[in-house]
Amino acid sequence: MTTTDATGTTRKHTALPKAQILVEALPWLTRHHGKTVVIKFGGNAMVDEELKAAFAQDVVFLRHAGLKPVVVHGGGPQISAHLDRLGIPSEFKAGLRVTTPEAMDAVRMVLAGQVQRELVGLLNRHGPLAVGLTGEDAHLMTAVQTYAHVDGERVDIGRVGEISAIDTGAVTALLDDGRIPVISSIAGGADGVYNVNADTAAAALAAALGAETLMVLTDVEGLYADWPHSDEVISQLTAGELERLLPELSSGMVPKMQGCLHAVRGGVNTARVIDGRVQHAILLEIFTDEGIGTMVVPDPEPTKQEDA
Ligand SMILES: Nc1ncnc2c1ncn2[C@@H]1O[C@H](COP(=O)(O)OP(=O)(O)O)[C@@H](O)[C@H]1O
Ligand SMILES: CC(=O)N[C@@H](CCC(=O)OP(=O)(O)O)C(=O)O
Repeated sequence: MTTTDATGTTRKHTALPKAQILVEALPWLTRHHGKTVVIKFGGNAMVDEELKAAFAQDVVFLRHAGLKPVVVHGGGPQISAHLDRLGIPSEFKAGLRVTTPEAMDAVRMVLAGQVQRELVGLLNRHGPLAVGLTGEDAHLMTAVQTYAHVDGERVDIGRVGEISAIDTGAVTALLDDGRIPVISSIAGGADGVYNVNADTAAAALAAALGAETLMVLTDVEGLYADWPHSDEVISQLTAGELERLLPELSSGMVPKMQGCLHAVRGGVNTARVIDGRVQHAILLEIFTDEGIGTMVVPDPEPTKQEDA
């Protein structure tokens, strides 16, 4: 098509790049409309002010595009920095913090009183949307003590919990009201509060909510095939393939990938680990044809022949 303006200049119109981006998003908007997306924001992806602001924009964008985003946040580096100021050393076993009762107080204070407040504030710059909760609120997450498994041995790591029950009532009420729940990864237990790894909490919540997607933002491009020797990212793997890989994984990737497996086996369509250092990583992942990072998908249905 051509147009001629008042000066007699004729211009030929081609599809504008900006319009193309919007058009590319259309099938994804249709596919994800009304679906719940649980987004885990890791403490390592939270270090840069611009990134945090872009994260908030993305989450609010999802909400206005008709999705139901739920944020579960970590804050490992922020907890470690606070413990350091108190003169308490940080120690991890199999990716989990050794949590003394004294450290537990600090975990609760930093996650619920500092990190969560900051995220809620960033989201609410865009409107009255975000409401902060911890797993202790309205029995959202209940935990029992868990242990680390190091070289086949069970190690006591203090007040670290694994989730034993989830009551999604408070979260679904907020979602139905158009709000964005922002959840700190601590849980109530029969004998007090527990420190729950944020990846574990996000995955359990995604499964309990029947979410379509679990999206884990971190500080690497995705799951590296042969870390730390290579930076080749595994772009997609099935739950079964991940299960076979799990014993080889180390440090923070252990709870992250265990969580992805738990979510997909629990009915979540896809669990993705993406690079939170990339601005607008969430929008790129949800609304463009080129996914980034690592995607875990359910095992393929067995064929009739395999059934027999
Ligand atoms: N196979 C792997 N692929 C990618 N990262 C790995 C792998 N194994 C261990 N890691 C480590 O896991 C870290 C991510 O976990 P973690 O530090 O707990 O992040 P977050 O704060 O986002 O939860 C990476 O920065 C990397 O050092
Ligand atoms: C048991 C356990 O390890 N809990 C974590 C909770 C925070 C978290 O998971 O933060 P990231 O997502 O930033 O790693 C911790 O104390 O560091």
